[in-house]
Order: sequence, then structure tokens, then C-alpha cells
Amino acid sequence: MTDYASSSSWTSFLKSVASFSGDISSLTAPPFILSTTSLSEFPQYWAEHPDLFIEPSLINEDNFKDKFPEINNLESPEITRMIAVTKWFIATLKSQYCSRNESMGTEKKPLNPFLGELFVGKWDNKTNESYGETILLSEQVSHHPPKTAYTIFNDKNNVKLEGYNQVKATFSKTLMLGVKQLGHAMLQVKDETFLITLPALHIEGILMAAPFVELNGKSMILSSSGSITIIEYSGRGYFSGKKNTFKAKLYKNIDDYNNNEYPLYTMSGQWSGMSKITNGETGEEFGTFYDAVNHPTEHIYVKPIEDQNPLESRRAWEKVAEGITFGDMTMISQEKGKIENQQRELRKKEEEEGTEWKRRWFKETDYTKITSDDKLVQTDEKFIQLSASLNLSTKNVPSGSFVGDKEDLKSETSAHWRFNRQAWDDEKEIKV
Ligand SMILES: CCC(=O)OC[C@H](C)CC[C@H]1O[C@H]2C[C@H]3[C@@H]4CC=C5C[C@@H](O)CC[C@]5(C)[C@H]4CC[C@]3(C)[C@H]2[C@@H]1C
Repeated sequence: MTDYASSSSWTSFLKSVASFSGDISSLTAPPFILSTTSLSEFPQYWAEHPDLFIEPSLINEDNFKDKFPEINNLESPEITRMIAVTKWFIATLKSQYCSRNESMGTEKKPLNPFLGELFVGKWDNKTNESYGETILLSEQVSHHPPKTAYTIFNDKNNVKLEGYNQVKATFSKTLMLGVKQLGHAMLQVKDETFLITLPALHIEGILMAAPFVELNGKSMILSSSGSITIIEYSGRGYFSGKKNTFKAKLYKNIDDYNNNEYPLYTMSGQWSGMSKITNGETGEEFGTFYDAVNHPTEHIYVKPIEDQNPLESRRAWEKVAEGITFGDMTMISQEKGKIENQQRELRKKEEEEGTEWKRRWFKETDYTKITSDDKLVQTDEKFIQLSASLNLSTKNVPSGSFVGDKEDLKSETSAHWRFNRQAWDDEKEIKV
């Protein structure tokens, strides 16, 4: 096993960290820490368990009591759906934050998507006809700063996730990389909407050239039917001393949360391992909540590179990925240089023509500019209502910030990226 930590390339990389400007992509990391995967592919981690993604939409008045037989006090389909949505969310975390460690040995530095980069794919759920097809569309809607907008939808069961992601990163004195996520996700299950805020994370192990992600702080799932799940994260050395620990509390409504009443349910354990669900008041254990190690993961289907459009990520980065696989710095910088030059030419042309790159499937909605008489599309109204119900900032701030927080006060815009379904229905070139 190569001792990367003491390699000259890693020690010189660590020195470059000293002058870190906040823009992660500005750091030239050695080939062994570079990932062949672009950040535009990361939204796939929201749906590597298509069964859990669809499950909430199959829960109704007639069957909600049978959905979790081990829980003997389920009171409504809405609360049962919130448990199912919380389980789906917890299940996404292992894919989001551990998949590079599992496939490549350590966390890696993803490729920095170019403006307009696309990543599309699907889960055809052939094993279970009732699930139908789930489609992912991801688009790099901003390069400076990097912002990825995405949607994952299953028309057959009327389930749709849409969101966008941006990160703010800072190095601590102990060379730990702190990462705050901006943006949020909105899950629509039939006529119910869930606002999902994103957890903060930090990367440990950089000094030993063996980086891995640990989550910290808290995130929330707010349902339009009134219930709310608050999830707190911790790593080694906190509550139970185990890595990837979480404690989720599901409250019947926001008043119960604000008044420190008991939650209906508490789900706790490791989001990358085993977790259990207990009665929020009595602590009575109902049983296993989720087993991240043994629940089958289904990877997205992406069509072969030769069938992809030049804007599609794996085709665009194919040569760079080859260079990274062979650790060939010359090939990496040459092939990256070609992409960067193409981008510079495009920006120059747009500058001369006074045009701007046309976003394909997502549009930016700025709430500060929308007066009350403007027609807000259905999702946007829910975003405003759900944010207001917990006094969450609707500005471009770290996810889960409250109105009046330092970040809320200093942020000007509240422009958020929303999926434009008509644009996808009219799409002629890109096929999933
Ligand atoms: C920056 C210095 C450097 O290159 O160090 C190399 C190290 C691998 C650490 C930095 C990179 O670590 C990667 C982890 C990435 C996050 C992982 C998962 C998610 C969730 C997803 O839904 C949205 C994106 C996000 C937050 C990734 C953002 C980019 C991260 C932090 C990479 C770091 C550059």
C-alpha cells in the first residue's frame, strides 16, 4: 500500500491548502486523490434505493397500519408517510457520503463540472412493475460558484424530488475541511410536499491522505401535512462515540417541537449501519429502523458514452478520467485544458454577443422580487409556506439557517433553482 501521506505530492498539496481561498476547485490535488466522477453525478445518491423513494406514495388510509408492523401505535397515513420519508432520507446518506470510500478507498476530489454540464440516468425498476421508471436529470447551472440543480421523478407513482446544491468550504487549523451546504431539496409525494434541509459535513483524515466525510449539526424534514423530523448528526467522540451517528425525532407538529413536547418516534443509530426506532415518549423499542449495510443498493443506469451528447458528463470528462485512472498528470492537465479552453471561448463569445449560457431544464426563481400578486408555481408556494412555518431563511444561506441568523442578514438574494418540467417535455436531443 503506497504511503501517500508522506509522498512529496501530498505534502506540497497540504502546503497549498495554507493559502486556501474557499474555492475547493482552485486546489491542485495529486492524481491519487482525484475522482473520475464529476460533482454533476452526485444527485444520483438521492435515489439508490428506488424502493424507499417510492414507498411513501404507496401508503394510504387503507394500508398505513400494515406498513410498519413492528410499530403498534401508527395514528395516520400522514405520520406513517413521514416515517417512510425519514427512512428514505437516512438511507441516502451512505451513498451521498461513503460511496467514494467504498469504491475508491477514500473520499476523493470530484471533477468540477463546467457550466451546462448534464448528467442523466434512470432506475427502470424492472424487478417491481408497480414502481415504474425513475428518471434523474442533473444540470450544472452555475460554474462560479459551482451549483448543481437536479430532479428525480417517477411519474407512475407521482413522486418527484427537486433541489440544488452549492457548498462553502473552510479549512480548520487542524486541516479539517468544514463544508456547509447551501440549497435544499423538495420532495413531492402526490399532493404532499416535504422540505428537506441539508446537513453540514466535515472531511477528516486529510493529513493522513485518507479523507472521509463525517456529518455534523442538524437537518430537518418538514411535511406540508404538519409533521416535522429533526435529525442531529455526530461522529466519533460524541453521543455514542461511533462514527456516522444520528438521532432523528419525529414530531406530530411544529408546536410539539417548539414546546419541547415528546416526539412521536425517535430513530437513532448509525446512518451507515444499523438504526432502531423507539416510542418517542416511553422509549419502548419497536425494532430495527434501517439496516444500511444489508439494504440492497441499485445503481443508476447511464447509457453508453458513445450514445451520449457532448454536454453529458461521462463523455465530456472521458479523457480526463482516463488520465486520472493511469495517474498521468500530463494527460490530466492537457485534457482538462481542452475543456477549460472550450469554456473560455464560449464565455468570450457570450460576452461579445451580450448573451448568457441558456440553462436547459432549470430556472432561477428569486423570491425577493416576487410580489404577493405574482403567480408562484405550486412548489414555490410550498417552499415559502414550509420555510415560514419554522422561520427558516428563504435566502441563499447554509441550509437550515433561520431568519435573522448572521448568514441570513448578510445575504442579499433568495434566488433558488427550480425544475422546469415543460423544458424536459420539449427536450429533443438528450435521451435518458
Ligand atoms: C479540497 C482539498 C482536497 O482536494 O481534499 C481532497 C479531499 C478529498 C477532501 C475534499 C473533497 O471531499 C469531497 C466530499 C464532497 C461532498 C460529498 C457529498 C456531497 C453531498 C451531495 O449531495 C452534494 C455535494 C457534497 C456536499 C460533496 C461536495 C464536495 C466535497 C466536499 C468534496 C471535497 C472537494
